[in-house]
Amino acid sequence: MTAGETRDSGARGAAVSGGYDALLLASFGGPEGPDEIMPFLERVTAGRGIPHDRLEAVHQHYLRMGGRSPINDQNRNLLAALRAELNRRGVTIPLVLGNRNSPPFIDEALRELDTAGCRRVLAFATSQYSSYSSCRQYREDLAEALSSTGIGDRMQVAKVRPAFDRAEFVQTTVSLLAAAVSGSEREGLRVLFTTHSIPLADATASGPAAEPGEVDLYSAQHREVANAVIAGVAAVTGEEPLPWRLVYQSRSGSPRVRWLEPDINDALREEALDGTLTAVVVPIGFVSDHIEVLWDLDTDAARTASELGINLVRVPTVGTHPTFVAGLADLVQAHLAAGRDLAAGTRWAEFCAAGCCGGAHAQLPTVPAVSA
Ligand SMILES: CC1=C(CCC(=O)O)c2cc3nc(cc4[nH]c(cc5[nH]c(cc1n2)c(C)c5CCC(=O)O)c(CCC(=O)O)c4C)C(CCC(=O)O)=C3C
Ligand SMILES: [Fe+2]
Repeated sequence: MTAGETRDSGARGAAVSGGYDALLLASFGGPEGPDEIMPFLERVTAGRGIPHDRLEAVHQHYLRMGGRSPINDQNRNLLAALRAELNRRGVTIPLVLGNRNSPPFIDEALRELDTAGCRRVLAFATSQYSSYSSCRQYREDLAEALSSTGIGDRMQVAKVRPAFDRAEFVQTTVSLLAAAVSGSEREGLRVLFTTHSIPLADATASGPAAEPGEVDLYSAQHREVANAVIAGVAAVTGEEPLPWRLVYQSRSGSPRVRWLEPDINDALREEALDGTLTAVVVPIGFVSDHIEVLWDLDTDAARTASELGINLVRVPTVGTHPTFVAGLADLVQAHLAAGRDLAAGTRWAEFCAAGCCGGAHAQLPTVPAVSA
C-alpha cells in the first residue's frame, strides 16, 4: 500500500495490522456555540437536497438544547479515557479527534500528527456500521485531507472497518440494557433498538443482507447487534429473551426520497395499539449521548410516548464505559503489534471491499480499510 493511495482499496488482501503510530478518532462534529450552528448545518447538508424548513427546524433544536452540542466533549472524554487505559498498559501514542463537519477538522488533526512525526495513522470512526454516511464518507474525507494538505506523500492512514460486532460494543450494551430492565415488570415491555435512518438507496448500496428477508447490510448489522445484545441480557438475567424490534430515527431529506422505516415515533404508535406499556429504547446506532439522542429520543420520542401513555426508558449509549474503553485499547494495541491479520478466520475477512457503500458516490478516492 503506498502512501496517499488514491485507488479504491479495501480490507480484501490488505487487512494487515502493525506499525501504526497514532490514532485518529473520526467523528461527525457538532456546534459548540450558537454562532457555529448554521455553518455546521450548511457543511452537513451541502449538495444533499435537505429542505430549508428542515434546516431551520434543526437550527431551533440546537438552540433549544443550549446552542451547543455535547458531541465534541464526549469524544474528547472518550480519548482521555482511552489515553489513560493505554498509558496504564505502557502505550503512549498520540490520540487526536478529527471531525467531518466542525472543528477540529480531519485535516487539522492530520497536520497535528504530521508535526508530531507520525507516519502510519489508524483511524477509528464513532460510527459502527456500513453505509456511505457511516463508513465510506469517512474514508473519502480522510483521503481528501491527505491530499489537500499534501501530507499524503509521507503519511498513510487506514480506517478500521465498521466495528459493530466487536465484543466491547456488544458487551457494554448488554450491561447497560440489563441494568435498565433489572427489577422491572416484563409484562407489556418491548425493547426498541434505534439507529439513524438513512436513504433506502444508501442502505441498499451498503451491501446485501446476511439473512433472508433483510434488504440491506446496514440494517442486517444492526439486527446482528440486537440479537447478540438480547441473548447476552438473557444470559445475564437468567430470564426469557426480551421481545424487540429495530426502529429508525433522525430522518431528514426530501419527503419524496425513501429512507429506512419505521420511524421511532410511528413505531411507538403501533406499540400503543399493541398494548406495550414500557418501551425500552436502546440507541445502538450511536456511541455517545449527543444531540440526535438528546433531541430525537429524549425530547421528541419521549413526548410521543407520553402522549400515548407509554413509559419510555432510554438506555445510555456506551460512552466512556470501562468495558468499551478497554476493548478499544485492545484494538489499538493489536494494530500496534506487527503484521497480524486481525480478520483471519472471521466472517468479516472481506470487509470494505473495493467500491463498498459507494452506490452513486463511488468515484472519489478513499483511504483503505483495515480489520478490527
Ligand atoms: C448514519 C448517520 C449517522 C451515524 C454515524 C456517525 O456518527 O457518523 C449520523 C450521525 C449524526 N448526525 C448528526 C447531525 C445531523 N445529521 C444530519 C443529516 C444526515 N445524517 C445522516 C446520517 C447519519 N448521521 C444523513 C444521511 C443525513 C442527511 C444528509 C446527508 O446525506 O449527509 C443533519 C442535517 C440536518 C437534518 O436534516 O437533520 C444533522 C444536523 C450528528 C451530530 C449530533 C450533535 O450535534 O450532537 C451525528 C453524530
Ligand atoms: Fe446525521
